[in-house]
Amino acid sequence: MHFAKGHGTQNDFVVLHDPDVKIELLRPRVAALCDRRRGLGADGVLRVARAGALRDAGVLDRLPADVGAEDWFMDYRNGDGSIAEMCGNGVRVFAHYLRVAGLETEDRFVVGSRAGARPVIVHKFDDTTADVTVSMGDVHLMGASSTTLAGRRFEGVGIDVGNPHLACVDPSVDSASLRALDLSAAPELDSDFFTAGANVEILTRLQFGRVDMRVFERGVGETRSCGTGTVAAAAAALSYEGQDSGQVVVGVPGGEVTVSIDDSGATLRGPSVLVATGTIGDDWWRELA
Ligand SMILES: N[C@@H](CCC[C@H](N)C(=O)O)C(=O)O
Repeated sequence: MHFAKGHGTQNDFVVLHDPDVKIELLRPRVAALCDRRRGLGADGVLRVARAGALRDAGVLDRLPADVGAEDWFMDYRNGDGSIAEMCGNGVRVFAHYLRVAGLETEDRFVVGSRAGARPVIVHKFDDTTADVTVSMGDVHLMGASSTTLAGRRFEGVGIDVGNPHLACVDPSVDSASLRALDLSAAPELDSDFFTAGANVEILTRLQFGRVDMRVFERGVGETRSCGTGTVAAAAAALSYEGQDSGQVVVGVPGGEVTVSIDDSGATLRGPSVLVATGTIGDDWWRELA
């Protein structure tokens, strides 16, 4: 089985091109593949197929209303094998992979996700790097909630960007104290508010159009970046300042991205890096079932 490995601001993925949807992405297999000692190591897996093929194979019950059968579809799995609706960094890597593999010849096309269509613009790319903008759709602020993380309570706002987030702007946190937080243990969340769990972002207050953010991802743990999380962080940072639109550079441990939010929704612009290609052993994969 052929794979590619890539990352978007060091949020890393194994990419599996599976046009006929023959690969059984069983939870233990995905978890082993993403394990950094037992497997290749990654925060998640991106299966590349057409939306209609995934529906016909029963991976999707139905297509989101704005996704056509011929659209590409990012079948995203978290590192623990769970399915998530969307992955903002993953879409950039997915689009880059399609262009490098010659599967897509246009610079503007649609990537479907369980959260709906995510149109992309590939501004430039080569075999290794790309610069990609993703239309991230609507950003829904769901109201106040809080978490206990790193032994502290953080107040935040629930944000739905296709997947759930709790984005916590803490004016007492600066870049240095953010770096010092211990994010090794999972955050405690209000399970009545977040019935399906959530990704948690801790961020500095907006200053000169920039915030710094760290994230604990649902189904993964701390990652060096989370694209949907950067959109949630930008929305929370703007809202904290009484604004509902603007452009925010979001710094994460793995680099930085630019988020723009206005009445028509959010866009996320950032890099993609394709690191390697190779073959996964058939016997190893089969025995993980
Ligand atoms: N890293 C992703 C988000 C992946 C899904 C998330 N862990 C969830 O369960 O919602 C991103 O770049 O957006």
